Amino acid sequence: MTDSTPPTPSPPALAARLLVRRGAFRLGLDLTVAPGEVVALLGPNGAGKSTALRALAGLTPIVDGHIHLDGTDVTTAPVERRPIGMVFQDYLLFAHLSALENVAFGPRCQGVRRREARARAAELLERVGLANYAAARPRSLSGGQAQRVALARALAVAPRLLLLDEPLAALDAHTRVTVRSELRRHLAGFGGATVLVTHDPLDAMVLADRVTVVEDGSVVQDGPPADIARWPRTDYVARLVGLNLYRGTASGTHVALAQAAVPRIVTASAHSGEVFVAFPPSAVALFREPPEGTPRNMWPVTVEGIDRLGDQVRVHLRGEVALSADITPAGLAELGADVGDRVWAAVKAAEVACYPA
Ligand SMILES: Nc1ncnc2c1ncn2[C@@H]1O[C@H](COP(=O)(O)OP(=O)(O)OP(=O)(O)O)[C@@H](O)[C@H]1O
Repeated sequence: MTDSTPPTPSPPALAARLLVRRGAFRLGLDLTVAPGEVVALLGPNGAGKSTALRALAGLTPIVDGHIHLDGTDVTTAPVERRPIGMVFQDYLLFAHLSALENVAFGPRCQGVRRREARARAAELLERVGLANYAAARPRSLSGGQAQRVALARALAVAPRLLLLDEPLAALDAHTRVTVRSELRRHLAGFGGATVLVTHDPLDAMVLADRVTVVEDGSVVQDGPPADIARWPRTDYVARLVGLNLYRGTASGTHVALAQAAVPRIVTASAHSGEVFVAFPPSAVALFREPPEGTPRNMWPVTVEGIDRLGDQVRVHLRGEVALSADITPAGLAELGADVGDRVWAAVKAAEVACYPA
């Protein structure tokens, strides 16, 4: 007889409900991370991301909730008894210890014999490409090297949960690119749960399997990076991923906007009910006079600001709708518009994404 019972999904490596108070600030967060999964907590300054990490590590008490790791309740376990590795923003390496001793420190605290702890540390340093720096003191390491020692130190305790607090924030832009892709590779080889905190959307998009957006102590959006980038649900996320975002009520291919006096936005596909509409600044064309021809979304707007953005120019516009347009410097010269001028902004219906709110 064949067993027709569907396979039981593997239990999450991390299942947590965190309720934390810090002064007037309140954090309420549900977090579930599968084995091998990397979740990025993305959010503006003060959103509560670091507070969430500290609560998971046991460094900040939770007033209610639970933390389960591989099915074991560690809610009240002391910091040193949690199977957790942590990389802090500024790494917090022990200045008086060598790179090897820094990495061996955790296993030693867990009672691993000195020789074995050092062997494990040497192996981890080799894995992060620092075999030749075992004897180096932290102050003689570059930012990228220190970051790798910090990662090796976090992995040395064989954690089931890896916590990374802004792991790339201390690095210069050039080093960041290399270290980011190395980190991605190391995280891919880690079998436990990883939670990383960042306010850089690129870190989140590159490093995470799933992005949890936190604003003002709550989750406002959660999903794969591509979905977050394509279908933002808050102004913060829309700005991060560079989309113009509006909320409104759809009826067929027309969406009446909630926050604007503008009659409607026309979309290519039909919808009904509460929706978001979003389009990239590159989809916005600007004209001095209303153009003839194809039916599209068109609004009179005032130029509020002009920024250089790579080889493009981003034009900030305000009017019945607020929006940004990316055009070429030549396009701007042709438009002949400056801050304070009135222009027409046009967006083709086919360029407007529409999705349920
Ligand atoms: N020790 C503290 N006492 C009281 N309030 C605190 C304390 N530490 C942080 N807070 C408050 O908790 C809130 C969340 O801070 P937290 O550092 O977790 O945010 P964050 O999302 O990590 O931001 P950042 O990116 O700036 O680190 C903030 O409003 C902050 O003012």
